[in-house]
Amino acid sequence: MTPSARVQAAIEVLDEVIEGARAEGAPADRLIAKYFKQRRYAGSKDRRAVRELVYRAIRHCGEVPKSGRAAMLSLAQTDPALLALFDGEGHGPKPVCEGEPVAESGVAPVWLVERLAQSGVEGDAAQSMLGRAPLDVRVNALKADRDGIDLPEPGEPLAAPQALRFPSGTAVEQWPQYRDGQIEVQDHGSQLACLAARAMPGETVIDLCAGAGGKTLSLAAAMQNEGRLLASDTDRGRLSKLAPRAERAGAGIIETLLMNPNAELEALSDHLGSADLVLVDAPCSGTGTWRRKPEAKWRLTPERLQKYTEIQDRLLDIAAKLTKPGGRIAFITCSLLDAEGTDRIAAFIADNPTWKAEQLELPVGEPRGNGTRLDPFHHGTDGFFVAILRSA
Ligand SMILES: C[S@@+](CC[C@H](N)C(=O)[O-])C[C@H]1O[C@@H](n2cnc3c(N)ncnc32)[C@H](O)[C@@H]1O
Repeated sequence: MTPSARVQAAIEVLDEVIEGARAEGAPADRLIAKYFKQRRYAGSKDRRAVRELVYRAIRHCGEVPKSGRAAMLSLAQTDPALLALFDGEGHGPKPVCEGEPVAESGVAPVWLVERLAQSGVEGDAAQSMLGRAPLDVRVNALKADRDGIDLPEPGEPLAAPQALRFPSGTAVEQWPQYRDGQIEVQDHGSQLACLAARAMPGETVIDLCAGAGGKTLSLAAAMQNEGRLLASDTDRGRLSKLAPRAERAGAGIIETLLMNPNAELEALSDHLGSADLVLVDAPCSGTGTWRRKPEAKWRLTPERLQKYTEIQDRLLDIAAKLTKPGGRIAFITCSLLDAEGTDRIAAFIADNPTWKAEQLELPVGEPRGNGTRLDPFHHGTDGFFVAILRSA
């Protein structure tokens, strides 16, 4: 592909990303993969270049652009070499017409920038939500130890006890230590959130929103494979990925439970009042993960945000019913919005005055209301809110 044909391809992918954001369709990485599946003539350099252009444009534009071309033109205003490729040659984009729409640059749609600012995230801190994430790994303490493990490349040790950082794109999945389950890919923030939960050997732990088990595996390691660890979720596809991962990691204490949405307590009826710890890694807007999925900023609307907060409240109520007296809930969202963090904890405590939020002792993070927050700018992690609640 010529450089200008790559620009046109990126414009076409962006059209689909914009449509996907409006209609809650597929995320950008899947749309890029689909685009190239239908264009086998594109080589790996073409794919890389188009992907890079797509993500640069998404990061660059604030409001949802009217079209892929408007998004790319906005990026081209900052890059004369890119603008020069709008030359109408071959398969390249048509030349720029006077007065044609150009998307606004910015971190995110205005309403969301305001909600972030109200949550104490603005300026460089907001901008760094759209930076590039490194690749963090957790050494699986069930099979290895950070000090003793011999990896093909040395990683940078981080504050979480088993965390190592590698440059973004390091192909750790090809390493024998990955295939043997000695290491797992897990963002440092996610590792710290699990650390805050302080799961212990012999405990009964429920990971209520386990998904594909990123945090479940971390909990199993903290529990040294002793105790009970129930991993539940309402998404069959995600939960089905957990068993092979657990097998690889040697995490034998994990049981999985698929629940019907809105009938979670029926599925969990045998576990009421049983848990020392319930981890609620709640579904959320994902504002803390924009480094990996920047198009998520275009998918969120005030109405969708409201829906997330409602389900977070409901999951906290369910978690309270599962916890034994004196037990605890670890509430986690990968969001920097107070609406999905400290506000949820405040609302829960207002309705459940026998529960108290505990101070977290984490090596990294900043207090935010009733919990602790991690963010890309100050802590180099994905954005997370974590709170620990204990019942009387
Ligand atoms: C943030 S993700 C969990 C990520 C996972 N804990 C990990 O570390 O990889 C939130 C999960 O909540 C699940 N979920 C959505 N609604 C739910 C519900 N009503 N009950 C339990 N899980 C739910 C989603 O399917 C999704 O897997």
